[in-house]
Amino acid sequence: MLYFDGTRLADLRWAHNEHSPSESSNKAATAIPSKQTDVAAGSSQGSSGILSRLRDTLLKKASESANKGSKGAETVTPTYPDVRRLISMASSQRKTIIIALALLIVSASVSLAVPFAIGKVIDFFTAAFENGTGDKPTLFGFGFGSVALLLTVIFAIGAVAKAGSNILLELAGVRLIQRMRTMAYGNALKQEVEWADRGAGDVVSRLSVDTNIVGEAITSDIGDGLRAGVTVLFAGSAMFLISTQLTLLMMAVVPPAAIGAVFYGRYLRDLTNRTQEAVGEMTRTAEERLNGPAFRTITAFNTQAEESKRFEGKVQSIVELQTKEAYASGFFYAGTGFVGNCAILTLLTYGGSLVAKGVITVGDLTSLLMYTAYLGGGLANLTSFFASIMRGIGAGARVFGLMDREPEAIKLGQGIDPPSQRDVIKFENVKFAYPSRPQQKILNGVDLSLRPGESVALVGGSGVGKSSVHALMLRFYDADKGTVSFGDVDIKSLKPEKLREMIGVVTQDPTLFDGTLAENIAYGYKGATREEIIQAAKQANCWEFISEMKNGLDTRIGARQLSGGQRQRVAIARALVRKPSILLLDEATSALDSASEFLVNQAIESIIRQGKITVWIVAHRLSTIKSAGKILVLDKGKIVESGPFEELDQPGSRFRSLMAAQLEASAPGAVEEDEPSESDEPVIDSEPQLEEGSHEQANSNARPNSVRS
Ligand SMILES: Nc1ncnc2c1ncn2[C@@H]1O[C@H](COP(=O)(O)OP(=O)(O)OP(=O)(O)O)[C@@H](O)[C@H]1O
Repeated sequence: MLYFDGTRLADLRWAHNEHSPSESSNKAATAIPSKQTDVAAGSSQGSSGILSRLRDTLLKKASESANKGSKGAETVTPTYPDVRRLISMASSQRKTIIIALALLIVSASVSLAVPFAIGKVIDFFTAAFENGTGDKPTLFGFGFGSVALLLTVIFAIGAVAKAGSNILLELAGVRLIQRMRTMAYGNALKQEVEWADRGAGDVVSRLSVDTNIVGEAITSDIGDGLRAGVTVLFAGSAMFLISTQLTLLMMAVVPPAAIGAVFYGRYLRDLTNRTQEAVGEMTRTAEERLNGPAFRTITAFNTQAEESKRFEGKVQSIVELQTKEAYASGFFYAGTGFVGNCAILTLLTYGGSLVAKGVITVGDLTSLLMYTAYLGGGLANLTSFFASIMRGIGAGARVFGLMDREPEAIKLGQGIDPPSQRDVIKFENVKFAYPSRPQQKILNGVDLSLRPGESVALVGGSGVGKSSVHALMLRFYDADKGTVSFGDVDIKSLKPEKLREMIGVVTQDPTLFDGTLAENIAYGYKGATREEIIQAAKQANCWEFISEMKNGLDTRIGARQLSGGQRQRVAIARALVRKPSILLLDEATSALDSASEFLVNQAIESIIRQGKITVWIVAHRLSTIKSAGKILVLDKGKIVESGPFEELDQPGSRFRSLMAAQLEASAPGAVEEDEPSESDEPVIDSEPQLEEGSHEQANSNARPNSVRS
């Protein structure tokens, strides 16, 4: 579709031109107004005043539309340096683009010669008809056969040039898009964790939609713009040359239609933008609901009908907007078409009288009509070109914002290597609040110390900050006050990636990627040998089930094609294969059934017994906690108790109150049958799906961890 100030103009045509001066390039993703430059000939936007006004509005609109759909994400305003950046981006494909543009000028020139040639051919046949004497008329001194042959050769050259320019521009665009995507994705992965927490959804749209828009803007759109410019210049000059009188008459009719087009165009553009937003809403809902865990929640809670209704609501709002758009565009295009046809009629009437007086020939009038169509199409395409370029600048600002973003806090590659692989870990008066919720103090003066090879269990109520302690150790965040040190070196002065290399992490709901079991175990440890992978699998107690599978380690697994216990053990193998100095287990057993828990605990205990790795466990289960040499109790942001199990398991201790139910259940004489079995328990997702806005409620419902022995 052709867009005027962001609005569809496909039907803003007074006459149809077979030799479109501009080609269709509808590649932008859905929900973004795409652009087809199939000629809208003879349209009425021909005024440079309108164009300059449009440019200003569009720069503003480019910023607005660029920031659309970036709910909750960083907003980016396009600036002129972004334009320079666009140009420098395109310069990597300089050669291809220059050749393509040269070919484009050749093909446009050939197309523009068509009306002239047609006019001459008509005059030739008119002369032959009027003559009727058998004298052979000539065209430029040649016989018709020779001229026809020459024209065929010229048209063939035009076709080859057109194919060449289209292919080269398309290729340059594809390469640019690929380059931008790779660079932006690479930089996105280097950002701090907090940034991803805030805006990952927006990043995806920058990588997919915005890169597409930018790639198009600096290749096909530039091509279309150049073609339109050449068309306007050439067709305008040709018209004046053929008949100044008729051309001036034509120019008088254009402005009123152009004004109407501007108003209707704006209305349609607003509708299009609102439709885009509504489509974005619908897509977000579908994406959110159709992912694995959400889909399971919907199925388990039988909410398919409700979900369908919710989706229907989103679809309905799109239908309402599109209905308005259908009416508006219907009347708009019919109106402009009517005005256009009247203008053509005027031109024909006056032009016909000039032909009758012998001022111009029939061929001249035909050429003039065709050039009028070309000129209109060229002007419409120029406005569309400005709109696309402005949209490209807006999208470019968002892509470059992602490509150039420096992590606010923790930067990879900065700092020194850890002086040793095994050393004491210390937290000294550590205070911490999440940057997104600075008023909610999570840690309020944590002091602790872990010797190399020591095993520690961190316990505390739900939401007290246990995982946050691990997050600080991994340098996902930096402490607000106090220091976290490794071997007396503040971890802030270590290279984050080197620190993380020493740490193996297992979370409650580990992420496995689509790939083989071997690839999943070796993830993040380049060059792991088959033996190392098998060794880690054995250590993590998962070798048995892997070896029972038909393809063993080469079995392909999706994100959720293993049981919870199997996933957990594969994750432990993944953490162990890199031979870490520190193993962080974050509630690695809390979602498991007794049999899996037993296997995972066995694996953990054997790692602890070997004493080679510092094992730091965040756990709820007594069985896991007991395996640690030391227990730390976190409460109200501080370590309130610390010591071995026997020392803390005393009447009145915070530890005992936290573990009361589990301690009772495990006490001698506790009735075995009372223990909750897997089948007695209600189904609880390991990763519950919270409705938007329900997080706070979920947090306020936080209570000390429920106990399961
Ligand atoms: N990325 C985050 N941004 C803002 N607040 C967060 C973030 N992650 C956790 N919190 C909040 O920080 C507090 C501590 O969370 P944390 O996950 O460390 O608790 P926890 O002790 O591990 O809880 P649980 O035992 O339930 O897993 C909670 O109130 C939680 O809502």
